[in-house]
Amino acid sequence: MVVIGRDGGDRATTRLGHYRARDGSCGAAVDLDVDRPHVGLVVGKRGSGKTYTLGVLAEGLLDAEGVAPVVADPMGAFTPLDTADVSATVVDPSVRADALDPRQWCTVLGLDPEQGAGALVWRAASECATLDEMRSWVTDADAAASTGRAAANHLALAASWDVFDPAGIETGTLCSDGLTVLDLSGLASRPAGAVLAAVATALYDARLADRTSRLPWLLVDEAHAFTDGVAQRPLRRLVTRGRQPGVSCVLATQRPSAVPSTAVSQTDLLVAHRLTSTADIDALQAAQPTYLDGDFATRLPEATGDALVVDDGTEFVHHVTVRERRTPHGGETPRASDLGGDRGSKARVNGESETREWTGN
Ligand SMILES: Nc1ncnc2c1ncn2[C@@H]1O[C@H](COP(=O)(O)OP(=O)(O)OP(=O)(O)O)[C@@H](O)[C@H]1O
Repeated sequence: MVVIGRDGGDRATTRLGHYRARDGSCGAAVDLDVDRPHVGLVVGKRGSGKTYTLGVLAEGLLDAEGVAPVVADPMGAFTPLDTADVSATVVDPSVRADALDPRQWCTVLGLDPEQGAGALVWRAASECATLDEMRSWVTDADAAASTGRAAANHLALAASWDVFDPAGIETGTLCSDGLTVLDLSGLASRPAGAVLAAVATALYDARLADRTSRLPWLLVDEAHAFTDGVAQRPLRRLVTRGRQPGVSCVLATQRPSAVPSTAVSQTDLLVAHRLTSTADIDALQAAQPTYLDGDFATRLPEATGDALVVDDGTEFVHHVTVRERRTPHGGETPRASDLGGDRGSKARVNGESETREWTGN
């Protein structure tokens, strides 16, 4: 058995899959190190198996000791875990208003902190712990009426997102031994970014302040959705400095060219599924060390679930078929044919193709 992510030792690992031989047959088992913190990047075009691979990793972390796995799930692909026979909790995400710092409040509301409404929101966020308090503070502030109105309108918008709550998700919940799934699927990009920013910060701070002995793993699906909003800085801090206090971060994206090159270059585990866009292949190649040579594009896999895994720790490249999941995968793209039996559907009868017309009866 080969362990990706470390050079020797017999500490905690999880099964990633098997080597893929040139003829497509299954080779030796391949495990991933889950003992030490890592920065991972899972890339691939649509339907190539990224979310599935993230699910395989989440299953492995559920079995590992001493870790606290959290998944940011913008597509609801992990919500079926709620009813699976595993220790996973799907949470409707809510965070405390003071989990965002004043700068993040201005970013998430699209305000310039140096001027007018932005400066007022900055001060409100510095003074208050809850969104209600911020709104009252702005109402009572000694500011020009138009500035006060603009700030109040922006905070009313934030309140309408319904993600800020004084009883927001606790660090203790995030750092439990079970899998915490943040179901971001009903949220627009700004509130989803606010939740992810708060969670990424909470995990980092919890380790820095010794508030948890577990090592958190933050898995972010559809990570390109978060690379230019309020979550950008907290995620960048995790990928650049998270390993030191013991926080792992794994980003999955179909658009590696949209992920900042610092994130790609900090990756110590790159899992590359099928990719066809030249921009995406170039982005990976530009940020990866020399052992990712000019053949990179030709070495990428073709089949769903197959991956080229680049291990920066050992400087090895592995051709892997990711194992099948034990828990349900919710990332399947719906097909019109799933609506079998509905109007206009075609059925094959005695070898003939018959169109059932919708008659309204
Ligand atoms: N390792 C695997 N073993 C078996 N089936 C797999 C594997 N990986 C992916 N699949 C199948 O391929 C489908 C697509 O995978 P997945 O949802 O992970 O794609 P994706 O790359 O995340 O797509 P998108 O970008 O649209 O989110 C899955 O629903 C599953 O049926």
